[in-house]
Amino acid sequence: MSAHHTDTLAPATKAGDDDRATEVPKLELIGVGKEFRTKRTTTQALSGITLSISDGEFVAVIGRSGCGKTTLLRTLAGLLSPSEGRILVEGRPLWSGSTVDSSVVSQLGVVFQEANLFPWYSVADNIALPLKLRGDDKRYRHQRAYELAELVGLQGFEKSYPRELSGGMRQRVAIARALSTHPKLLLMDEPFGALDALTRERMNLELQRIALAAHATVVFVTHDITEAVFLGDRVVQLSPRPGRISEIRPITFARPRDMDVQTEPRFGAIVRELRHALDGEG
Ligand SMILES: Nc1ncnc2c1ncn2[C@@H]1O[C@H](COP(=O)(O)OP(=O)(O)OP(=O)(O)O)[C@@H](O)[C@H]1O
Repeated sequence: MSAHHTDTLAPATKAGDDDRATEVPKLELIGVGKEFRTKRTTTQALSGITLSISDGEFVAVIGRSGCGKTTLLRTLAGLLSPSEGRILVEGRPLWSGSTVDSSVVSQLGVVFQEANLFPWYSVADNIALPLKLRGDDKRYRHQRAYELAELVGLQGFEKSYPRELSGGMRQRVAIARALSTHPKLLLMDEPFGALDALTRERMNLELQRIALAAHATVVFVTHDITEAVFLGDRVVQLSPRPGRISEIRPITFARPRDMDVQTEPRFGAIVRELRHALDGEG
């Protein structure tokens, strides 16, 4: 997660501005739009999304239901082609027209609301699956799976099967699997949406720890404003129809944050302001 909290919308270009002037953003979106066309209707799900995310930054995306959060994440994940605009991962275009560059996609890690584990694979084999698919040898896969199981707090469960795990533990496996290839970018769509409130809090703490340890750059979609403010270096708010960025809020609480930060008046004020802004968007 970044030490600096820039809310620059465009890439830094001013020479001599500071170090960021020459730093290639980890992820850059330039005028990204997405239109869904069916025989009956056309939905402009996203419009003019411009955002630059730097190395190690944690960006939380919030917005009302239907404002395009999932569409944005799926577009970043290489699953949905944008109708307009450009997406660059470390300066390399993810899409050329409606064709995705699979070598760029292979540098992304994605976690959805459902862990989507293979029930007949052990925890270690689930974690190492992306490595198997790209042909890494068994010894490396084993070593990396055990290393990641430890990182996500699942040491001792490497040989267990998904059915033997709780929902929170399964999500940890999904996070470990997404990190297995050392992705440049971790994309998460409501990863804790199906968990109970206490487990979700614990997972927020864990995710912060994991992201710091892995120096991960993260785009994290959530409905939950408190979760977004707790986790984010910046909170990006989308407004609906079409989904546009309506606000980018830097969150500067020191890291690592613990749950007590949520009792700080400044934390409560930010959550209230963001909630108020979202309510105003009807
Ligand atoms: N495959 C699709 N075909 C047509 N329209 C779609 C498709 N996927 C999404 N949409 C439309 O695009 C808009 C944005 O949907 P999206 O799922 O991205 O919103 P969201 O913010 O993730 O919502 P939620 O918080 O409820 O999950 C909605 O109006 C939705 O109906």
